[in-house]
Amino acid sequence: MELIFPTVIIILGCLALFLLLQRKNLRRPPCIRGWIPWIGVGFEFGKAPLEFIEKARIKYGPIFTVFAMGNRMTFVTEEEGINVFLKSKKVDFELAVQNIVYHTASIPKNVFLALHEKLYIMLKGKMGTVNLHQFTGQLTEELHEQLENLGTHGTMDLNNLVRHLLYPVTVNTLFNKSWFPINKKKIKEFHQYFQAYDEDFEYGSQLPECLLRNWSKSKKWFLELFEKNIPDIKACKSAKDNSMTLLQATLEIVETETSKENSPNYGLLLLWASLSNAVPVAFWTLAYILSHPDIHKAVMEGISSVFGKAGKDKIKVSEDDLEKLLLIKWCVLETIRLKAPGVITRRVVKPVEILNYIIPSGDLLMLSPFWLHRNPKYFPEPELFKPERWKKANLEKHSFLDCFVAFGSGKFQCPGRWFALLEVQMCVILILYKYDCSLLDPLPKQRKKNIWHLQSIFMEATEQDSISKNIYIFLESHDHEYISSLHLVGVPQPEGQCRIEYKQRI
Ligand code: HEM
Repeated sequence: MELIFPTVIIILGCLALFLLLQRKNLRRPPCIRGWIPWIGVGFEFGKAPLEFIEKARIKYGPIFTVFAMGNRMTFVTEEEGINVFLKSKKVDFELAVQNIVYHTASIPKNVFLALHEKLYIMLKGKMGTVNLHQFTGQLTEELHEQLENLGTHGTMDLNNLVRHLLYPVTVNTLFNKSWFPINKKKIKEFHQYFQAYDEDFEYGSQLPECLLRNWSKSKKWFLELFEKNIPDIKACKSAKDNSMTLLQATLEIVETETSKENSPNYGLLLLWASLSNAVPVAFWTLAYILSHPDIHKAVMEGISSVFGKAGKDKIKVSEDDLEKLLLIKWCVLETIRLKAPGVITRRVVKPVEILNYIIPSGDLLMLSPFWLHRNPKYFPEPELFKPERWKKANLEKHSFLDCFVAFGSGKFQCPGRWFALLEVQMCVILILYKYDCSLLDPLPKQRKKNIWHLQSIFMEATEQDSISKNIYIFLESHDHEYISSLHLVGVPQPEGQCRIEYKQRI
């Protein structure tokens, strides 16, 4: 009898708690959580995140939560949710990305939070539309210099060609002239390490570094490279007007506000931000233009009308010239629409109401530019490459089409967007002015991560710990599901090779 009374109390207490939680959960969006504690649906989601999001939207509606690897990620796919994502003060960019920055560049969270706003304002100013003209001269010169290396004709993988042009062009322009290696072996190393770092950036932002040996090696290689070169980078100011490059201005803020120790880490972060999206966008833009004969023809007519017949001259491309070549700008923007990042993210800092649901603080609010740009409500015939849809955008006033969010939005929208657009336009113009180009392969699909890749990461680590071993066994048992996983972070790379044949125009 003495035992029955406390037992009843406990049962009633649990019931009340259960009902309370149920009530609270009733107002939360549907949650896909799986049955494995902490991991949740991590494996299913990690295998094919973009497909997972789209299937979940079809099954659960415009807002749903995915529980994976200890994180609650609430996806918004329609107006009301998108507006909250873009405008609400109850969601925060810095708190959403501080973990990613910590894992990928080893920048302590307190340092990131202390410096972020100041750095952002500087980057936005230096690469803003008012200052963009300062880059046109150097970008043209650097592109001409790199194009010389291509000779008079050849056949090459287009992605490789674009990387060989834009890695040095971007680094010499934004970091420091002559920082990029000139020795063949060192250039090769730079390419290999950058691609390894970029390729697994997404895993690197989530998994412990000890599981990602190759990725970790690339990260260390760049940190050491920056550490060695930073004194030279700082010392070498512009001879013309003593102005600072983007990296120099970044280092000045980092070293004044914190310590020199953090400089290589910010160098690495800036390097990744400046190359990881703009370079594949240049590849896709050229590939789209060359695989659409009518658009290719119109682009070539435009180039000839502005620069005349091609010759050996090193033409200068001014901002006025770019205004006259609107079709090329539309092609770049249309490419970015189709190859937009898989997700952008914010942290919910105060409970927020969307479509009668309450999203609790602590959730990551997620928006997929990739899927939003494929919604026919906002972009009719979304799968088609239609540069002319950009006619409607007020580009003179620097605004994009409604619902175009490839550069993020709100207070911390990508500060490099105008520079990226400029660089890609100039790259396309100069290649097509100098060479007659044609693709020898069809337009490639975007690269898929596959389960084998994830599996190989864990296979490497199985000797080290038992958790990895279990994950490896799990992945092995799912090896028949050779499922694609379109990139979540950033612009996707092409799958396989896509060769271009080029011949100097005369
Ligand atoms: C087409 C090329 C590019 C795309 C699609 C792109 C896209 C993005 C996106 C989606 C974000 C996150 C914004 C948000 O969540 O609201 C971002 C941030 C950022 N981007 Fe870009 N980006 C591109 C090129 C560049 C370039 C060339 C730079 C040059 C340095 C750059 C520098 C940055 C930086 C520093 C941030 C972080 C801003 C912050 O911490 O507040 N991006 N970019």
